[in-house]
Amino acid sequence: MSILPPVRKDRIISQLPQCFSKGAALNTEDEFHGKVKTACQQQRTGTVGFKISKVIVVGDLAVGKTCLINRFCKDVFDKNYKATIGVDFEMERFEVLGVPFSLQLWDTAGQERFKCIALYNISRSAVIIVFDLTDVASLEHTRQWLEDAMKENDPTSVLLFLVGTKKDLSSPAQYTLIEQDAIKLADQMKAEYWAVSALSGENVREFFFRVASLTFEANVLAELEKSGARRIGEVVRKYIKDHPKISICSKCTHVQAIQDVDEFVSS
Ligand SMILES: Nc1nc2c(ncn2[C@@H]2O[C@H](COP(=O)(O)OP(=O)(O)OP(=O)(O)O)[C@@H](O)[C@H]2O)c(=O)[nH]1
Ligand SMILES: [Mg+2]
Repeated sequence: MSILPPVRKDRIISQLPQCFSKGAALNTEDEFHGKVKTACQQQRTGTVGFKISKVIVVGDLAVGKTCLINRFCKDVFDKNYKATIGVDFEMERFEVLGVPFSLQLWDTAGQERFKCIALYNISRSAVIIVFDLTDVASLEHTRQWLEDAMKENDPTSVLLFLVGTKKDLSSPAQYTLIEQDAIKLADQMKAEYWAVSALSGENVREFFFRVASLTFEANVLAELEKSGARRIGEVVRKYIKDHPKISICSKCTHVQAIQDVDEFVSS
């Protein structure tokens, strides 16, 4: 018996949400990867449906990290600033292509003294680096956030997003100016760029749907690769077991003798 309530109707994803700007996108495909769609149809997504993927939200003090998460998870906005101490967590459950998928959102503190908590063990997660669209310095500081985040983590295992907040506060002219720099920077970082407003809610849902979808896709592809490697392992083991010139130690199952290596390699 499942103890979890069903996934909310407004957390069901059946199409790949599109990127915000083609100038800085993690992918510009119209649809989910074919292999991912097939795996979901055939219910071959392994452990993905039981996993909780981590999403770490970092960035300077008061850029709007907590408000962004609260707008999406609770559909509220608080204009009073209360600094986050350490780290807070929110869970969001989705259903992507019919498969349950959970994100754990880490709302970290922008204060320098909490930086080590924010960036602890983030490999294999999505990282959202937030800046304030009305504060150029906060955009510049995102380079440092990235550098610190990648010091102890493998950059190839991390999906990166660069998000400008408080879009409602910037004039169109001011926005255009900062957007050019943000897209350039996101492209250099290999991050996907988004601009949002927690106050009005503009792009907030679209953004988190995109994060959930790309994280899901990466997880399914990793799972398929793992099961592919397992299958190759099985074929090799069977080949060795059946080969007349190779004997296997009965105790430890290691190959004991290959009588003709050249033939083994070429056959
Ligand atoms: N107008 C406007 N104000 C915002 C928006 N997002 C956040 N704010 C305001 O900015 C201030 C800081 O927001 P927080 O979300 O608490 O910032 P934070 O990044 O979590 O800050 P730390 O927890 O200290 O790192 C608050 O007063 C919010 O009301 C937005 O989209 N529009
Ligand atoms: Mg906060």
